[in-house]
Order: sequence, then structure tokens, then C-alpha cells
Amino acid sequence: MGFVRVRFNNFKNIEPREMRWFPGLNLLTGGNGAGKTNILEGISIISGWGTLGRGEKNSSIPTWESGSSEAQLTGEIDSEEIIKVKVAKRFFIKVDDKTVTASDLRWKIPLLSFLSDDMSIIEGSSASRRRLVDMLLALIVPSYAFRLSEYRRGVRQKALFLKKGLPSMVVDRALLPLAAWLWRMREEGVGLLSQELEKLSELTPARIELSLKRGGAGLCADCEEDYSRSLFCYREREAALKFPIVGPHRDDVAITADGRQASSALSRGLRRRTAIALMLAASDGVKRKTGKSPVLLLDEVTAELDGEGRKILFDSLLSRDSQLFAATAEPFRLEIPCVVHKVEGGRIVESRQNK
Ligand SMILES: Nc1ncnc2c1ncn2[C@@H]1O[C@H](COP(=O)(O)OP(=O)(O)OP(=O)(O)O)[C@@H](O)[C@H]1O
Repeated sequence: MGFVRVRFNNFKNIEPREMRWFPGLNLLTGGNGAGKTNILEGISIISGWGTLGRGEKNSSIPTWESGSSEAQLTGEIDSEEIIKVKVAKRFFIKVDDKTVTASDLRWKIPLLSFLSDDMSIIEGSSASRRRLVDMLLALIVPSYAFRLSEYRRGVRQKALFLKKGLPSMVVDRALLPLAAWLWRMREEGVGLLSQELEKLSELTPARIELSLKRGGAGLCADCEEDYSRSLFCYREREAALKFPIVGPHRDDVAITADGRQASSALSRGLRRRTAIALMLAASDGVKRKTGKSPVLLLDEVTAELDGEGRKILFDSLLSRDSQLFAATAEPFRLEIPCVVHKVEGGRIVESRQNK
């Protein structure tokens, strides 16, 4: 499963040309600002994930100089279906000329992305750990993305009530089944990640353990009861803070290495390897549950890894049957079987089969 061709039109600094992709590893090399991340972003968009979480608005995607407020992406996947995405204020998506939703697209061509910011998954904010579990679940549970966005809408509504000093019991009642369901799903997701991670011990020399920390809760195992009891405990605090502090929007994933908090127990290089291992574990989990290997996007893949770390990483990447897109700004000398695409000034100037 993967992309055969992608054409970018009016998309950031990318020249409007067709790019040809290959099965296995497609390695994008080139200096800073060459357009590697923009290419990965385009591939993420035509897989139904939108922009790569760089905090940009859709309106900043079209080329600055063109005067047009629309960008277009066209991709052919190996099932010979053609995906067309128009990015204006919203995304308009078609597969073989039929309109589909972003979540239909994610089921058609599952993809997981791993960005340089995600390297902070071990020591950074809880949002990046939730993002990983949410991406995994969105690819294996059909209604997950929809229910998560319903829940988020409810939380925003509750925040408005709290801000105005109004009682939020009605919203709490509506949120309870959604919150409990999300906790159950996330616990299963974290369990699946842990199982797959155990099989990737070459990337994680320490024994890594994961557990879900329910946001503002954890008073008892039963999800419904936990939500109700925790709300009761924190009602006054929520009213004082004017913000909902109980629920899945505040979840975190605790990560330990040999029983110690991973952020302090692991060196920088090992934190990076562990973060990448988590992403690969998510990919293996999707394959186990759906039978499909997700396309993988990895940005700044070699940063901070020493020679041995790089070798272990690429051995692991090349041992899977996914199509991979990895970007690196550093000169790349490893003799590995892949196609190296040299990116300069927003276009691929050379594609060469390595080895
Ligand atoms: N809407 C846009 N229109 C035109 N150019 C844009 C737009 N958005 C970003 N760019 C340009 O894209 C370039 C950044 O590209 P990108 O982030 O893909 O680089 P990169 O090859 O990944 O480099 P690095 O290794 O530094 O991350 C910048 O030069 C920026 O000016």
C-alpha cells in the first residue's frame, strides 16, 4: 500500500511537477528550507491528516507569490485510485472523482507521521503522547476520530459555561459516556503499543513501560464511575479555574525505562530512539489490527543519532513492508537499499537508487 505519484500545484514552495515515489524507503535529502517537510506535509494532507501540526492555517498553504488562495494535490496510490485534495479555507477531498471525508481517506491509505517535534514525546508535553495514541486509534477504530471530536466540542462548550460562571452539570452528563468510552479505547491503545514495543527491543535498550494516566482522574478502575467521582471531587476547583480539568483532554501516557521516568533515565539519543520505536510500535499495531501497513512519514530522522543509532534505526525501518518517506538535512552516507531524492528549491532535482 503506498503512493506511486504525487503532483503539487500552488503548494508552498514546491514546484508544480509530478513526483514519482517507490515502494520501501524514499529518503529526502537537502539543505534547510529546501522543501522536504513541505513534501511530507503534502503527503500527509492527501492521506486525510491535514497539515503536519505546525500550527498553520489552511490559508497559509498556497504559494505566497501566486495570488491564488487555493492549493491542489493529486496523488495516485498503488490500487490505481486517484486522490485529489483542494486546500482552500477547508479541505475538499475526492477519490476517483467521488467526494469522500478525511476519515474515509485515512481508511483507504493509512499513514502515520512522525515529526521532529514528536521527538519530544518522551520529555515534552502530554499533547504529543496523546497525539500518538489518537493517531493509532483513528486508524483501527472506525468511529474514534468522530467521537473524539464530539468530545472536544463538548469540552469547549463546558469551558464556556465555566467561564460565564454557569453550572455545567448538563454538559457533564452528555460528556460522561464519551469520556468513559475514550478512556477505554485509549487504555486498549496504550496496551497495544506496549505489546508491539516489546518486540522492538533493538531500538529501546531499556525496558520501556507505558500506562495511561486518566486526566484529573484515576480514583477507581471503572471509567464511568471514575469520571463521575472525579468531577464531584474537582467541581469547585473547575469552577475556580474556569476550565474543565477532568477528562480525556487532560490524559497523559506515563513512560518509564527500567522502572524510572524515561525523560530522566534515558540519554537524548536513546530518547529519540525510544520515540521512534513508539511510532513504529503504533504502525505494527495498525498492521496487526487491520492487516494494512501504514505509510510512514519521518521528518529529520537522523538528527542526534550516532552512527550505531542510525544503523539500528534503518535496519528496523527496512525490515518492514511499509512505504516510508524520511527526510534528513544531513549528508547521508549509509549504504542502505532505498531511493534517495535530492530536494533543492522546492523540487526533486535527482532520484537515485542507493545500492
Ligand atoms: N505558503 C508558502 N509559500 C511559499 N513558500 C513557503 C510557504 N510556506 C513555507 N514556504 C517556504 O518553505 C520553506 C520551508 O520548507 P521546509 O520546511 O519543507 O524545509 P526543509 O527542507 O524541511 O528544511 P529544514 O531541514 O530546515 O526543516 C521555507 O523556505 C519557506 O519560506
